[in-house]
Amino acid sequence: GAGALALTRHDPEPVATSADAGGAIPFYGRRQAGIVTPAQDRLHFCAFDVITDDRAALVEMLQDWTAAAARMTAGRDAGTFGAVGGSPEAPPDDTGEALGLPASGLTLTIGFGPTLFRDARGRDRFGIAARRPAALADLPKFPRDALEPAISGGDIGVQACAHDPQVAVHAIRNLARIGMGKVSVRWSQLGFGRTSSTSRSQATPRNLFGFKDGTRNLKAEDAALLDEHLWVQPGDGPDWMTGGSYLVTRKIRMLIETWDRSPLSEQQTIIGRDKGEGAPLTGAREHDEPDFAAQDGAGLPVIAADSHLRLAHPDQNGGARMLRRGYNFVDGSDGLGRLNAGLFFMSYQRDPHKQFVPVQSRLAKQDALNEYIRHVSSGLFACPPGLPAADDHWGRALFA
Ligand SMILES: C=CC1=C(C)c2cc3[nH]c(cc4nc(cc5[nH]c(cc1n2)c(C)c5CCC(=O)O)C(CCC(=O)O)=C4C)c(C)c3C=C
Ligand SMILES: [Fe+2]
Repeated sequence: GAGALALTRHDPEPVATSADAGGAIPFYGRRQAGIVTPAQDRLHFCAFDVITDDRAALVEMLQDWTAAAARMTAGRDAGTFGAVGGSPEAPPDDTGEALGLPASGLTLTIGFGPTLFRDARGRDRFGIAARRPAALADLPKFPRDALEPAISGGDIGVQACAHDPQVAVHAIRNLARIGMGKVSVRWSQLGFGRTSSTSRSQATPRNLFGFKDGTRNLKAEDAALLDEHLWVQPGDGPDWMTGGSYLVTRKIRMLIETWDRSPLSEQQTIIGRDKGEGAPLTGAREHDEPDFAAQDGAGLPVIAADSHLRLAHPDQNGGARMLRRGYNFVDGSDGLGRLNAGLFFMSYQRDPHKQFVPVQSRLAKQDALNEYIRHVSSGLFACPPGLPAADDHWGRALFA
């Protein structure tokens, strides 16, 4: 709560960093933490289905979640009695596996999926269908999509990021426990190794193909670009989303063994950057601007027409940009001797239909990388602005 009181609408963007990997990131503020917060090392993302039709019960659960989230992000137990301080006759109000662990930079970011507003059977269960933003319209089906319904969609999404996986898992587990009878876990995903930098204070990490990823990401320090591309602006849609952002999740299986058998030069041609430095193939340093007009001796473009870099670049997509915040995943192996591994892609943007959709449409049709990847899950969530004060709660403006 102390952080809440310190942050007002006049505060600058919360480029909150924990002093060390154990530190706490303020839960309350103008924006939800976990979007421009420098990406932590670990992820547990969970999509919930709401299993009650009772609006008041759902709102009450969101209040309970908010209180627990504020406590856990401060490094405290989920409930007031804690894992071991309550009655021995009652289940503890915290599950205990984070006892003794610091806050670990935990952030909890909530988003509401299209099906919360109108379910698959067309029902407006909670009387909020008219409050659904146009930007939350379902994503189109893209060529090559191999989406599995059981691990796609969801009424509510919660992104837990932390520097300690036990802390992120503990947070989701306790929200699921608190929500019992009102929500059920639809699907969840663990991630390790961030694949993006969201702040200039961070070095660019690498994805499982071994390439630097996140070089040309939106960064927390670029306030004007964030207003243009990340944060929902007044007049964009319903007021309850002003100051928020839309999250797209895509679980992308990467065909690691096939990639590992392809020559270095081919890998670099596919991405459009060199593997060591991460420089565009027309440059020498990571942050050099790519020169898409440059040709080699044979008159061919140095950055290939079907390279990921060229196709995803804002110049090819009407200036569209997004804040990528994905994680590597390895879900063991697939029984056929291959790693079940890839990228849990997450992007935040002001309007997914003007940003993610055009970029992914182009990539799905032409990207040379497609031979090595499969999109197996998809999610879309409207993430409201932050809670400015401790008497506010998740969903209050939506359900007002
Ligand atoms: C629809 C959006 C995107 C998907 C899906 C996606 C998948 C994906 N990307 C990589 C690896 C890299 N991507 C890089 C850059 C990059 N990718 C996207 C969008 C999607 N990627 C954008 C918008 C950009 C930035 C383009 C630009 O502004 O220049 C890079 C290069 C480094 C970087 O700039 O971040 C790599 C490497 C994989 C492996 C993947 C699917 C598994
Ligand atoms: Fe990419």
